[in-house]
Amino acid sequence: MSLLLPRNLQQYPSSSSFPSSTPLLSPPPSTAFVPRRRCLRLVTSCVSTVQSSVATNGSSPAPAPAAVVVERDQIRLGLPSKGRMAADAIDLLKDCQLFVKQVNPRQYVAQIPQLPNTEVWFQRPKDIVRKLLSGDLDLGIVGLDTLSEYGQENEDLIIVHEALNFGDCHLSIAIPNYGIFENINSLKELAQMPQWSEERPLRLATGFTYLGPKFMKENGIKHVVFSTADGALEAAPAMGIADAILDLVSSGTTLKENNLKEIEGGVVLESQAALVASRRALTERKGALNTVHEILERLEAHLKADGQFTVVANMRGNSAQEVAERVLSQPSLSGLQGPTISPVYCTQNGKVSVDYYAIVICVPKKALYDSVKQLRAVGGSGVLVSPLTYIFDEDTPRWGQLLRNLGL
Ligand SMILES: Nc1ncnc2c1ncn2[C@@H]1O[C@H](COP(=O)(O)OP(=O)(O)OP(=O)(O)O)[C@@H](O)[C@H]1O
Ligand SMILES: O=P(O)(O)OC[C@H]1O[C@H](OP(=O)(O)OP(=O)(O)O)[C@H](O)[C@@H]1O
Ligand SMILES: [Mg+2]
Repeated sequence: MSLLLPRNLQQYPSSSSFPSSTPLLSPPPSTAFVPRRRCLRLVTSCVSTVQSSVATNGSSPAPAPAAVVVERDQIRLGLPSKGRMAADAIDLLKDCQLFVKQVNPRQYVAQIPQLPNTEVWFQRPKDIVRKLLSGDLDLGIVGLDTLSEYGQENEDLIIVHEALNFGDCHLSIAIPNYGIFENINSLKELAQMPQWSEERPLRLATGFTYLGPKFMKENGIKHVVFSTADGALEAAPAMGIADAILDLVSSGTTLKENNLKEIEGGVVLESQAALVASRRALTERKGALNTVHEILERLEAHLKADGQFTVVANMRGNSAQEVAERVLSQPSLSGLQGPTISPVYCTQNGKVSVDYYAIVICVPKKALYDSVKQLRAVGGSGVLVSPLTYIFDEDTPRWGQLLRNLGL
């Protein structure tokens, strides 16, 4: 086990709050009254203090430098233990022929038989980031939002693959679509509302207590105070607890159902699942680099193939060259490197001849119907479409990037 406990496992957020019964846009509560039971925790007192609050008051204090690499035989991969990322992470690995063998859903360790030197540990997403920093995990799959919030740009964290194609969402500011906010549609307009002052700052509820204050500070927004809660933040404005929220959005349904709207310039980050590694583990732990190479190769090959179909068609022609010219005259038929064209041998009156050629191309899923129309336009017939499982390129671009990033 790691010898050093990261600072973010040792600290807890400060707790003081405005009363939860504060009506929307009423004068600020007296600081003399602090209720004993609170549903929101106050994160900062106002934006003039944002900088210090980021370092001292948030529930995501600055992470400690990575702990020493403690010797162990197994490479550890952290996967989300529950929530919306858990099943998708396992499914993605399965699609890459990496089968996570978890005997029981309450068992937090599992094996991947294809990677005998690797153990899977199921953890909450934020704990995956914390444990990468503490050296208790070597690799992990988490959302970029969680990585940014809990990793806080720590140089030990390396994004190996930034787009695993699930867990898409964005972190965004939302305000009520009624009352004094009815005609407010941008961050600039929100910041310039006359209602906010040092005495009565904009009250923003968020679980992102590192990214929230940082974003507001970077956008020069003064007079804002942060509070935090563990879920259902969208209720805070209607309950009079906050004026606005900063939370994850994917379909937008939760905002709509709670009469909230996003604003121009209010997106803090775009997120999806990513494969993350500890720099220290990759450079110092035996076998870690090989494991990440294999996982990355499989992921890249699968994800590249995932967006494509294989299309096979027959085409009458005098030669492969002539058929190729016809195919390449169409904008969507060039495939990955160019069409593969092979003769189709038929027998006629006991003689073997070539009247047709088979064309094989990869086509982006979105362009399928256009491609079929273009194939038909140049004489293609009998078009067969099948899904692709892998595209293994000569090299894996992200592998080169990773080696450069590690200085190898
Ligand atoms: N609509 C969405 N809302 C929230 N998270 C989403 C959404 N879409 C994708 N995600 C991803 O899923 C992750 C959240 O997963 P989940 O809600 O299970 O965990 P959590 O809320 O961070 O953890 P916990 O509930 O244990 O505190 C986010 O960090 C994000 O990367
Ligand atoms: O745009 P939508 O598709 O409506 O999704 C957004 C909602 O999903 C998340 O909550 P989650 O379901 O994780 O519950 P939580 O509030 O308990 O975290 C997030 O915090 C939003 O509330
Ligand atoms: Mg959640």
